Amino acid sequence: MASKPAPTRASSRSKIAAPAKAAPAPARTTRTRAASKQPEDPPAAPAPKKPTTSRKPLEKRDNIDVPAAAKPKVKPPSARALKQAVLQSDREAEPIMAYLRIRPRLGEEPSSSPYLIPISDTAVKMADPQDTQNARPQYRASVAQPSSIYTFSHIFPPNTTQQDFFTKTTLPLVKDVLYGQSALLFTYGVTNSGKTYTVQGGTEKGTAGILPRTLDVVFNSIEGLHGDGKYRPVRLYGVEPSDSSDSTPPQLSTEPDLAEVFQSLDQGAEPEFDIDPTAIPVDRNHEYTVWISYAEVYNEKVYDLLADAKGESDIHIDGPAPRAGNKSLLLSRKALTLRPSPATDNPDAEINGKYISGLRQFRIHSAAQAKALVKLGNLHRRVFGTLANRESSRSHGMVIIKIIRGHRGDRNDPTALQVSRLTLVDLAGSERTKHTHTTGDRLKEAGNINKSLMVLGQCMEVLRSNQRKLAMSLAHEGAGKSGRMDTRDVKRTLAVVPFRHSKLTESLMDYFVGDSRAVMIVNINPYDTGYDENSHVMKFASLAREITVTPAAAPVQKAPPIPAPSFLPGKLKGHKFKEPSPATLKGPEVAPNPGYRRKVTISMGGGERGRVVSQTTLEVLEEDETREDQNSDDEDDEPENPLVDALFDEIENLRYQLFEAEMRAAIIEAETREEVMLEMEERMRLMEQKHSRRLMSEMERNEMKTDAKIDMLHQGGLFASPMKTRPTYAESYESEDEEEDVEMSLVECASEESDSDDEMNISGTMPPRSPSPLARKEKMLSEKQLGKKPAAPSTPKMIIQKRTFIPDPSPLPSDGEDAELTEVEEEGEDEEEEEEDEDEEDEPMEEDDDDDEYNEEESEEEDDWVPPPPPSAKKTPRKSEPKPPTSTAKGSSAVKQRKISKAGAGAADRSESVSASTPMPQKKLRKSAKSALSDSEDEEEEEEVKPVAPKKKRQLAKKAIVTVDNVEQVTWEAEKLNTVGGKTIRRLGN
Ligand SMILES: Nc1ncnc2c1ncn2[C@@H]1O[C@H](COP(=O)(O)OP(=O)(O)OP(=O)(O)O)[C@@H](O)[C@H]1O
Repeated sequence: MASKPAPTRASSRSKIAAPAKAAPAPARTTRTRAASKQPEDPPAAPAPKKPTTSRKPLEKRDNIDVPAAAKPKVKPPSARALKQAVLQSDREAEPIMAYLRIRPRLGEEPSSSPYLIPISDTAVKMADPQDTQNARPQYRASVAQPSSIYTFSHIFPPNTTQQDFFTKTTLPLVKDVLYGQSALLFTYGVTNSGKTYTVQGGTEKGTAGILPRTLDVVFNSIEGLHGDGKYRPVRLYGVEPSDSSDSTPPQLSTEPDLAEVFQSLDQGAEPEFDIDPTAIPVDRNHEYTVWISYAEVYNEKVYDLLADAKGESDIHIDGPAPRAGNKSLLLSRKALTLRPSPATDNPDAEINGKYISGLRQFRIHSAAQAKALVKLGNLHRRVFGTLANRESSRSHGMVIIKIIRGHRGDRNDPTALQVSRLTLVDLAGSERTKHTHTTGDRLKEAGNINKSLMVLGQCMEVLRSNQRKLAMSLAHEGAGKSGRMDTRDVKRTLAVVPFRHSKLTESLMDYFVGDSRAVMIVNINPYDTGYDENSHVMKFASLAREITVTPAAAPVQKAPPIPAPSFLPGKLKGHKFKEPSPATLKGPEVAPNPGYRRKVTISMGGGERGRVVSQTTLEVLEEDETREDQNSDDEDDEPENPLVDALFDEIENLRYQLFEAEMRAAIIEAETREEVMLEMEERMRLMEQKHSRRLMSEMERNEMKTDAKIDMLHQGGLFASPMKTRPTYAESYESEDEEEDVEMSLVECASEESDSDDEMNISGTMPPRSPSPLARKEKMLSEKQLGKKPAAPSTPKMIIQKRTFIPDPSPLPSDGEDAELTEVEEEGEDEEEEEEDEDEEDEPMEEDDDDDEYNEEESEEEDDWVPPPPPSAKKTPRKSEPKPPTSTAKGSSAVKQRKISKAGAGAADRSESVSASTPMPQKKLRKSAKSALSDSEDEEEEEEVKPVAPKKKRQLAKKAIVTVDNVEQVTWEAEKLNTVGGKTIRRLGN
């Protein structure tokens, strides 16, 4: 071993997990022999020749770009080809297994449809619920793909039992560990997705998680094969003689208050019934000792959860005094250091992983004992605050189970000890800080959780890219500059995997670069609204599946000789590797570490026990690892060239900054998308409101316009009805002389009325309608004009009505309608102006209307204009007793009735206004009629553009006309009754 060059940091960083096994290496013989003892294991592949680790100056490295002309023209292989090449490059390499576990819906959760649909045992489709529920998918806030298919090694649906899940995912790893091979299992997912449930399990029968089941299976399998425990595992692969402290369980605090806290948090004994009966057949030529340790990575520090809790009551350093009724305790713990595993422990490894220095480990004899320790670790995790908030685990919990396997036949064989590890990691929730709305300490926690998970992702990405590069170089070996491509040169160009950027990755690094198997469990809660977060988790899993690891048996150690008891100085050191002590360290004096203080409030009592609820505030003091430890870390790393080391650090730093910037950019992008979406939604809402307002005003305007036109048409006498056959009121007043005649006729009318009353009395029937005096006068005039003799006095007189002109009402203000409104107003003004003009120059205006069917009559009449009788009037000459107007409307429907009530009121008003208002001159009326006609022509023009609305308008107009006719009839009837009533009154008066 002394002849082997010591590894350097830089050289070890550039190594990767899947080296090419080019030539058999005699250095691996011990390991090969150990592996060959396992019948189930595949024959161990020849170990690679250890490459020399001499470092070249940076500028001479082959990561400088070769000119394009010198580069071999190779078509870039596809991702699938690359993956296969990676797998083929090393027969032992296998991808990380990724299993998906879908959490069932719990009772209290909303029953929204899940956005994750399994489409086979290995593939799942994820569809963004926003796309299915939201009518406007273009405004998605999500930055994730709307729909994607992800593949896994296996997918476990929500109804999967814990037993099934354990058997398919973890049992193979337990078998590996019993056969001397290390393995890693970690759960990844957002908060509340079931990670802790998967690892630790529930409280119901049959819900034990993979950790208690693992312990059960291990002890079931080694039943009767327990070793004597003379050695304990150290670091990653080393062994050293054990001592009595290894079997002494950690002490709970002797501080009474603290003991009370622990007691209150202790949930009682684990259910005894939930024991997995599975046993794996193991090589019975070996004996086994099992060790357990439990660590947590919290706020980028590693803590031992099985260390003795040191507590003091009512101690306040710089803090406020305790409040009455509340206890305050100070608990302290110290962060542990990660150190590189010495090359002497695993001489065949190209890269040495790191171990947690000072992490306590306990030898366990039964599964129950192990579970009790795990439970204590969980308790510490809660007391120290990372689980005090039951909503979420804020730390990464790591349970490390180590098994030392020694040959039974030759117990003193110095090459017969093998240490294998199984690490089960329950990662903290992977949600982003932005969504958890955390502040202060929680924000820091979340930041550190994100950081460690982000670095884990980075490590995987770099590993994948390195493995691809290497696979390509192997695929094209011999195609280099000089006709050869040296894989060793390619290895030098590989990127540094940033394991050191996070304590989590640093402590797990050995599993990715060493000879272990790795399993990733992706927990997902499809009922959660965090589609983006879960989508991120799925991408992470896809990435993990593209990384290969090289499972192989752990190195077999030479067991150190057991010293005589008299030489035991309390705690033995390994015979080859010495833990650095502060005394051996050089360097300046280090200032004492003040540590980090925070408060954890724990509620005690209450619930089923019925005790009074009290709160205890714990002040947790977390001391950093000492500088000496960090220095010793550097010492272990044996830096050779400080400049190169600094440059590597700089590269790592820059890489980290780049990732941070990318993370920030992603968050900003998501926020911006969200803002834009909200703004767009607001705008759409406003537009919607505006348009509906406009639509309403348009409808109202149209309605009023139609009414007004109908009025104008009536005024122009253009509709067929008894009323419209009558001459207009205005015509009767063309001269003062005529007015006198009218007065005369009124007198006559009075006498005739009395006659007609008599007639009615005689016949007993209703007399015919009696026209008003004005109508009679008008009739006389018209007959005079026609050269006829005035009609007999008994001829009924006409009722002359005049409606006031109702202009178009001003429409409601609406955006974009200004132009139209202006046009309407201008039209109104124009009409008035035209009317004025027309008073002065009537003829030219009238002559212009060529297509008006009344043009000829207009030109003739001028002064003697007689309104043309409507078609019905033409067919049936006016009788002396005109029939009451009959409703000729097609179908008197409910709509009509409604119109009557509405339009009737208007008509009545208009009738009343007849007497009050100034009569409209005949020309004006004609003009109004013409303008109404021209409007209808306009409408016909519009009809070409909008074929539906004008048609409807016409229908409405027809209905309205009919309605008005009805109203007129009612008015006529009322008037007649009034006349009869007046006569009766007069007669009575006489
Ligand atoms: N497969 C399952 N079957 C039934 N209940 C489950 C299942 N998975 C999870 N649960 C329940 O869902 C809840 C949340 O699970 P759990 O605490 O394991 O989530 P988590 O991912 O570990 O959250 P955190 O990251 O915050 O620790 C628990 O009440 C747990 O009992």
